[in-house]
Amino acid sequence: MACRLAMQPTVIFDLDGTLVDSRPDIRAALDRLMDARGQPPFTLEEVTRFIGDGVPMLLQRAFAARGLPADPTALPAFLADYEAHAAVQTRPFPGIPQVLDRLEAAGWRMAVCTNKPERAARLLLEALGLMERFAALGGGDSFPVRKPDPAHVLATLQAAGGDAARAVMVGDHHNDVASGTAAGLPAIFCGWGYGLPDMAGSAPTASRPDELPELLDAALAGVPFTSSR
Ligand SMILES: O=C(O)COP(=O)(O)O
Ligand SMILES: [Mg+2]
Repeated sequence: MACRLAMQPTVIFDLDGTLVDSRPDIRAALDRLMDARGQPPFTLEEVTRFIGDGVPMLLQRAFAARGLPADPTALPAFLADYEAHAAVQTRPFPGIPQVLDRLEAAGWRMAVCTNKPERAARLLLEALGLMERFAALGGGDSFPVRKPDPAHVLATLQAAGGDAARAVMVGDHHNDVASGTAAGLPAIFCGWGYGLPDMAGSAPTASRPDELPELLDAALAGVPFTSSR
């Protein structure tokens, strides 16, 4: 058994825009923050463009969009509100729970590497009943660096007990493709997420979650994926 475990492949998932559609609750917390400053709400499209580089950058982009100066009280206020409401409307993308079942049954070790702060990510995954599926959670503040730094991916992989020679990064943002590739892992881009299609770069794109098992097997084998669907 020890031999099989040593050979177990690992899939490292991004969270926002990959496993879950978190935009409604991020938008709601952001709008409450803005409302407290007399500012109008954001559209879902605006919020989508703010997400991907962690909460400090989300707030920086939102404040810049409203012409507001930086406010050091905004980060703790946003996080306290968001952590309390992270799973009000946020749900896994359709097909994700089934794909996690399939990957688990196929012997994949699974981890999450997200730029969302670790506490908020853990609360969300626990509220959705998903946390126990993952061997590790590397949040945007878990390590000294975060995506696109490959050390975030590698530290998450190490925390999961995974092997870099048999691991694949899966995400919806160029930060995921860039960090995975720089870590020496194959990367798969998720076309259902928040990223624009050109963020895939040279990574194969999964257009639906149920394409992931086949793409992951191909990535491990070093085989380029050609979709006929
Ligand atoms: O918090 C963010 O900005 C994005 O988080 P993600 O890395 O899970 O997509
Ligand atoms: Mg993402």
